[in-house]
Amino acid sequence: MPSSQPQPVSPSGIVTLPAELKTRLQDCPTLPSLPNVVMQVIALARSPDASLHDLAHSLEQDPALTARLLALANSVLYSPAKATESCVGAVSRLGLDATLSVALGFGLIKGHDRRHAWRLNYDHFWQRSLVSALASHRLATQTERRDTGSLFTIALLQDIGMLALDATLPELYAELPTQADDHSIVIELERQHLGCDHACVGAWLADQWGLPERLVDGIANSHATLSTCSHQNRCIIAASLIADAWLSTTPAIPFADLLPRLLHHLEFDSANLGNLLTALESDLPSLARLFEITQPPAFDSHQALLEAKQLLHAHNLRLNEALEQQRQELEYLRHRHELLDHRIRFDALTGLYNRAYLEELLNELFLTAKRERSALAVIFIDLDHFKQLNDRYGHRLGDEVLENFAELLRGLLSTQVQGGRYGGEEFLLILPDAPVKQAKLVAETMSRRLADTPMATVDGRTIHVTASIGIAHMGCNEFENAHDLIHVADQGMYMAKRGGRARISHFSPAAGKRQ
Ligand SMILES: Nc1nc2c(ncn2[C@@H]2O[C@H](COP(=O)(O)OP(=O)(O)OP(=O)(O)O)[C@@H](O)[C@H]2O)c(=O)[nH]1
Repeated sequence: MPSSQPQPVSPSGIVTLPAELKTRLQDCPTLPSLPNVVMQVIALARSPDASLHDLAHSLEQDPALTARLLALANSVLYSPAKATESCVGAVSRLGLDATLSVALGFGLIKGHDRRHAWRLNYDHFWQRSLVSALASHRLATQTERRDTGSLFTIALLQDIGMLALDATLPELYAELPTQADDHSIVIELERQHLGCDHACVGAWLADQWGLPERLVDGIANSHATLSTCSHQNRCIIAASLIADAWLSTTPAIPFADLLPRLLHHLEFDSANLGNLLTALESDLPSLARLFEITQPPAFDSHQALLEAKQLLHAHNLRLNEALEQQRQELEYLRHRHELLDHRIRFDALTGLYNRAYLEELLNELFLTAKRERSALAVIFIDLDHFKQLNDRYGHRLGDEVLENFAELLRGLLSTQVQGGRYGGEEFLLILPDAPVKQAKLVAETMSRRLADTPMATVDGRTIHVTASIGIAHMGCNEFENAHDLIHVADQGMYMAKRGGRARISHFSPAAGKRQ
């Protein structure tokens, strides 16, 4: 039946166990059992007609149990103004839940025959249960919950499934490391071997005993995590983690892990935890005596919390350093991305849009013009005799001319006139939704400015450049694609070259001639 998944509990509270395991548990003659008095108390607790007197009367049959109830009722946990001396007084002070807890806890500890204990460390087992129960009670009180009694009981009984499993499957816990501080190791081992964990087995056992449904449910869900558990179970789960840290050989480490989680899930800060641990230190000895459990090893909560906070601080520092490093890496990548993005769109020499981006842009504008049946014009500009310029004055001067021409072109750009360097000494302007008259006007303005503006100076002499310009215009959907539009503008530019350069030509493919 191996599976690492926890076995589900049905919404009605009936625990479903893997069939094979259930049979073995039912056949086990040494399962943990409860004395008759306790079984009577459970039955009374379930009965709506039973009074506290009935409960007290039942309990009085067991003088040792009655003595423990009186001790608890008169202990600091209940801060009594006046000591009570009768069982009914103790029961009414403790309430039903706490009475049930003592009866169950004491009945189980006293009734369980340790000769049936195989691999479990019973001292550690009951110490964990007791610290969890006390911590759960304190957490509930500090967070102003009203169900402190039942939380105490659930926390105390949450691991009874381990007793049942240890009695039924003697080899199961043999694989555990001797000092298994971490309860999750136990849970993982059980899930691997049984397909469920001891929370399910414990809930099943509690159900067999006839314990109230809220206790069965609480035990069944005691292995949820702080982030996934119900509000109801949060105190129990947090209390179990506190107990694990308390009993750990290196408590500062689990407490450092626990501090931020308590703050996040229960708004419980380190001062609250300090108070809780101090209260635990003072409550634990009397309660351990009450339940006849070996006193847990001495624990310096102040020192453990101090070390936990130091660990947490060091951990946060490391985290901040790692975060800062990640932020810098991200910044570097963002910068590189921007740079690459710029390179993809822009020409390195002139800073204008490059050919690839101009084609992409024209494509988009072409599709829009087609869809909306609007106009679109392309102006193709080629600087004249540029080779001569390079040959005569050098490549660097050629570059300077290209940069200055780009500056001149930039002066014409707007949302209505977009453009860039198409390649070499060729430039392109794109005019969305513009009539041909508008395109001609822009081309003429550019030519005039070019004639008026020297593009370089050599030995005090200014150098002027001219350009041959071709215009293509789509007015009524007559082009197939954007490339055809560039091709026609290019043809117009060649006609201008053939016509003697330094001129503008509007080539109409429909007429097949210059206009
Ligand atoms: N300095 C410089 N020259 C370039 C650059 N890109 C292309 N050229 C040069 O531009 C020149 C273009 O020459 P051609 O295609 O013969 O054109 P042209 O000399 O302008 O002659 P026409 O177009 O017929 O007027 C070539 O010599 C290219 O090397 C550049 O980035 N910088």
